[in-house]
This record gives sequence, C-alpha cells and structure tokens, in this order.
Amino acid sequence: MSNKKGRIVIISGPSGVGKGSVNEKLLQDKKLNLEYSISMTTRKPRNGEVDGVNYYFVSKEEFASAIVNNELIEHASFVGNSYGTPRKYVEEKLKNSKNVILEIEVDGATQVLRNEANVLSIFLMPPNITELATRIKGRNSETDEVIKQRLDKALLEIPLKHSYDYVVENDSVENAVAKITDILIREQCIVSGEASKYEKLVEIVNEIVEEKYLFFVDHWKENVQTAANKKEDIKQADSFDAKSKLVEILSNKVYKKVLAHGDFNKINSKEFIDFKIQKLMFKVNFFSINQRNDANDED
Ligand SMILES: Nc1nc2c(ncn2[C@@H]2O[C@H](COP(=O)(O)OP(=O)(O)O)[C@@H](O)[C@H]2O)c(=O)[nH]1
Ligand SMILES: Nc1ncnc2c1ncn2[C@@H]1O[C@H](COP(=O)(O)OP(=O)(O)O)[C@@H](O)[C@H]1O
Repeated sequence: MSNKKGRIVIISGPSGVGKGSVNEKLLQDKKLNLEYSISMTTRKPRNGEVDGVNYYFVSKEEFASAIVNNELIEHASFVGNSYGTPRKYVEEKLKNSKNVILEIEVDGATQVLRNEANVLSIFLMPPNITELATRIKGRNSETDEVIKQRLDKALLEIPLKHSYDYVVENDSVENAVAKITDILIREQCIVSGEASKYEKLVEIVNEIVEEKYLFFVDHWKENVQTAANKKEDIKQADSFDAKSKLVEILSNKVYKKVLAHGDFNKINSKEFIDFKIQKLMFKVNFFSINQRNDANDED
C-alpha cells in the first residue's frame, strides 16, 4: 500500500447534470482507487434512495448538532435543505491513500478549497440548459416547483465553473467517465500503467510548434528581452524557454477546451489538434511571459 495520501476529488455541477450517474461508473473502476463520501442531508429520501448509502438522512436538529460538534468538513444549504460532508470517513480514507469523491455544491466546494490541501476540483456541465431541464424532469424525483427552483439555481452556479480545476461536459456518461479518468491519471491521483492522453497531446503539440510556430517562439523571446529593463526581468528573459512555454500553454488550452466541449476521442489526433491551435495562437500574448488567465479557456 502506498503511503502517499489520497486526494479529495470534488465533483460539482447543477442538479440533474449527471453527477450521481457519472460517479457511480467512476467508482466501478477499481484502478481509480476511489471512495465516495456519503453526505449528511436534511432533504427527504427520493424513491430508491437508501439511508447510509446515498445519504445520511437526518433531522434539522441532528444536522445542527453535527455542525456544533465539528463533525463536518463543510456544509451548505441548497434549495431549502442542508447538506454536509462528515469529516471522519474522509480523513480515514485519505490516510489510507484512497482518493475520495466529494459530490458537493459550489458553496461547500469553496470551503473545501479554502481549508483543505491536495484537492482536485471538477465541474460537470450539461451540453445546454434545455438538456439539463430534460434530465432533471426525466428523473421524476422532484415536484415542478422544486425543478424550477433547481434550474434557477443552476443559472447561478454555472458561472462559478471557472473556479474549478477542470470543466467537463457530460455529453454522455461514457465520455464524461473517460474524461475524468484521464484527468485523474494526468493529475497522478492513481498508480496506473497507462499514460494520460494529455501526455500524448503534449508530444503532438510540440511537433506542430516545431513545424509551424518557431518564428513566433523566436520573436516572443526577443520581445520579452527588449521589454526587460530591470535586472531580474533581464535575467528571466534570457532564461525564458519560449518553445516549452508555448507548448505548455497550447496543450493545456486544447485539453481543457475538449474536456468542456467536443470530441475527447480526437484529443490525440494531430489534424484535430492543429486546427484547434490555429485559433488559440491568436490568444497568446507574445509581448509578455505571463498570460492572462483566460476564463473562456473552456468555452
Ligand atoms: N456542500 C455540500 N453539497 C452537497 C453535499 N451532498 C450533496 N450536495 C449537493 O447538494 C446539491 C443537491 O443535491 P441533491 O438534493 O442530491 O440533488 P441532485 O444534485 O439533483 O442530485 C447537489 O449540488 C449536491 O452535489 C454535501 O455534503 N455538501
Ligand atoms: N449524459 C447523460 N445523458 C442523458 N441523461 C443523463 C446523462 N447523465 C445522467 N443522465 C440522466 O439525468 C438524470 C439526472 O442524473 P443524476 O445522475 O441524478 O444527476 P445529478 O446527480 O447531477 O443530480 C438521471 O435520470 C440520469 O439517468
């Protein structure tokens, strides 16, 4: 057993997007070394939900005492109910080198990202709002009024996706699972023989940059050196590896774009990557080493 501590893997997303469906499939893949944190909630069980499996269903008083007794890593309210993550189970599993999925909403995620180390955060997106409505209605689990409240809440949550490490579109459960699996491998959450598709993507981007964009690389370095006047800027400019930086920027942008929308199966196709890069090159700032953190990376 490795003595490497496990990671908290936050999976958030609007009600009905498919968090439960995707997590159920992820948990079946033993190589991912995943455990599922069962939350505490004051919400009433849905048909088919079992106490101690889907949730610990508790009264408002029991929930309040869990907070007072510091039994929860985080807690939040969501459309009239309280939800919280019991601390004991998560800490025990992390210590046993397990990765623990926290399926929690954005307020709770903010608390965890602030208070815990070694956290990986993923925001699951629907292809569009109409599809989200279809899914939540199709689940037949809420009244029309609650469905409306949850869809309204979704419009407030979705803009917060950019504060997550990754945005993943749940176009199909199979694709979403493949994407999250690749992220877990890329983020070295698991000891897996297979390489992540991100590694092959970087190799292909490197080839394309060497074939087509060395002109930009050379001028980027020159621009940065010309702009440098303070001693430390000049030192940084002279040691600036523009080609590696460009490969890193383009690889990350292509990877995140395709996770958020598009055909992940093409993530290692040179023709597909070349096409994506042509548009991304217009967004690279060749007059500075540091790039704007482009919130529209995934859009
Ligand atoms: N902060 C926090 N949110 C939670 C927790 N458990 C579930 N949630 C979130 O609460 C929201 C409502 O969950 P639920 O009522 O099961 O609805 P669903 O999203 O349609 O499955 C979802 O965004 C869940 O991810 C928790 O322990 N803490
Ligand atoms: N990729 C998908 N395409 C179509 N329907 C989906 C997809 N993922 C989930 N669903 C369906 O959408 C509904 C909501 O899924 P669920 O996993 O309960 O979402 P959440 O846990 O995010 O509320 C369920 O009926 C589920 O079968």
